[in-house]
Amino acid sequence: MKYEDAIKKYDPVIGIEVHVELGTATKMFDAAPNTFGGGPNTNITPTSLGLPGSLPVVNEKGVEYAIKIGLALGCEIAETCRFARKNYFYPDVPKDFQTSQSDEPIAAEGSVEVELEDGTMFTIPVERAHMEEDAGKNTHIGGATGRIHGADHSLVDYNRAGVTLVEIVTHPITGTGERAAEVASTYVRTLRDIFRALDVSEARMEQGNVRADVNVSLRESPDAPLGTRTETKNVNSFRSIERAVRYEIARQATRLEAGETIVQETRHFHEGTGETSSGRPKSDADDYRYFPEPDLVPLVPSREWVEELRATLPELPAQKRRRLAGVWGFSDLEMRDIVNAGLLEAIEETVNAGAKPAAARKWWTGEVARLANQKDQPTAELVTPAQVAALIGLINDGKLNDKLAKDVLTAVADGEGEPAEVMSARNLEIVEDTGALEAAVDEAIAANPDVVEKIKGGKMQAIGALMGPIMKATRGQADAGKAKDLILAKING
Ligand SMILES: Nc1ncnc2c1ncn2[C@@H]1O[C@H](COP(=O)(O)OP(=O)(O)OP(=O)(O)O)[C@@H](O)[C@H]1O
Ligand SMILES: [Mg+2]
Ligand SMILES: [Mg+2]
Repeated sequence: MKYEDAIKKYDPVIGIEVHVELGTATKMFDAAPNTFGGGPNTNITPTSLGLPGSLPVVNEKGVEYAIKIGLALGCEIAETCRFARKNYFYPDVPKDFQTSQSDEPIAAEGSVEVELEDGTMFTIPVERAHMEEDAGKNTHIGGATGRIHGADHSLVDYNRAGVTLVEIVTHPITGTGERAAEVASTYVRTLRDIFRALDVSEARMEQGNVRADVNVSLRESPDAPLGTRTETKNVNSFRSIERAVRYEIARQATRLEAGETIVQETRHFHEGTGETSSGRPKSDADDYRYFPEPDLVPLVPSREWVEELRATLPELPAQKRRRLAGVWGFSDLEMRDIVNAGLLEAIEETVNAGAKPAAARKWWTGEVARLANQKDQPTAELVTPAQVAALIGLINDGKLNDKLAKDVLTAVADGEGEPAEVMSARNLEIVEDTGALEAAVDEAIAANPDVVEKIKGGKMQAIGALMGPIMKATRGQADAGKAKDLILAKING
């Protein structure tokens, strides 16, 4: 069944689990450095490997970051919580269990407001945010790719084992209808922005700092009980999240139409084809034999600490957007365009550097965005907010008009220097020198007697015919208003 038909016939329900790697200096339960990359099995200690005699110690920064995330999502922070062993046998966990939290997470029951590109809002109910450690990385060589069975041999890198993670789990998200895929990706994007605002993670999707497990089920109607879900694991780009949801909706609908049932299982998403494929069956009763981690004492975050952290929470992206819209006087639509283009921070910094909001918006969403598109480079790599503010300053001082400013901007983006330097070096400044302007006007008048006659006869539009040669002679640097005044003064004596 095609996606378009599936989404008309069935009501999709989604559930998202987001794993975020925290930017702590060391791992969650040991002193190994928490850094990306490095040679295989170099960022490890006996505790990362769970060697006999090693003991875990909770990373205080990790707890602080988890509390901040919980608070930012409007969760209750537990008065007391515990770590648990999630037991499973796979070579990515050297201890045969992952230290996680089960029925006593540090944060529970919050929500996240998500705004789609067209302004439609959804409230995503958050069930929990809990602390855990990441697993290591397996690479299966030879045989069927991605399968441990059939591979000739497997390699394991424990650098990531023990890395500080927080997992945020939503309740089943209903009522999204045909917007399900967009809601899923926008929710993860919103979380990414929150992590960055909180400064708890670099939150780089492409480095796997943020990964989403995407659960999808279908039901006949919004009143029907929830259908059986599949869980597509470790999807790590916004676009892939959308594609995975759409694919699953179409795939599940096809099965249901054929009278088949949905198997509750994990699935893998394939970038190349946009398809998901079956992983392993996984029932809700899957027995991880959770039990309290005996090597760690219960964690009791003091209320003073929690309130201290609450008081230092930065302004979150959604609040900031609302506040700036008010201060700048932009419409909802203008604000959304700015946010969707990822230009909010740049414009804010440009305004902080002295530019008027309207001018900052005009240059970033206009010429800078055009150049970025042309060069296929992010706007942030082309010019800095300070440079755009300087450019706007030169326009306000009457040294540049818009056309000249565009030339200056292009040169700045090409790395030729700061706006004022480029303007002087390329001699782009508006001709202030009335002598040069006058000479150009005289020349144009002398060369076009017929036009002059028309102007004398009252045909003011004819002035335009003189502006071309004047602009040419001054290389576009003439102030058009001044040139016109001069022409009239000379002709009418
Ligand atoms: N019928 C359903 N349709 C869609 N989503 C569902 C459905 N039932 C549960 N979910 C969602 O699936 C997710 C389950 O995540 P959770 O972490 O609780 O369990 P899990 O996936 O079994 O465990 P693990 O952390 O080991 O992957 C939640 O976001 C939940 O809201
Ligand atoms: Mg989970
Ligand atoms: Mg899961």
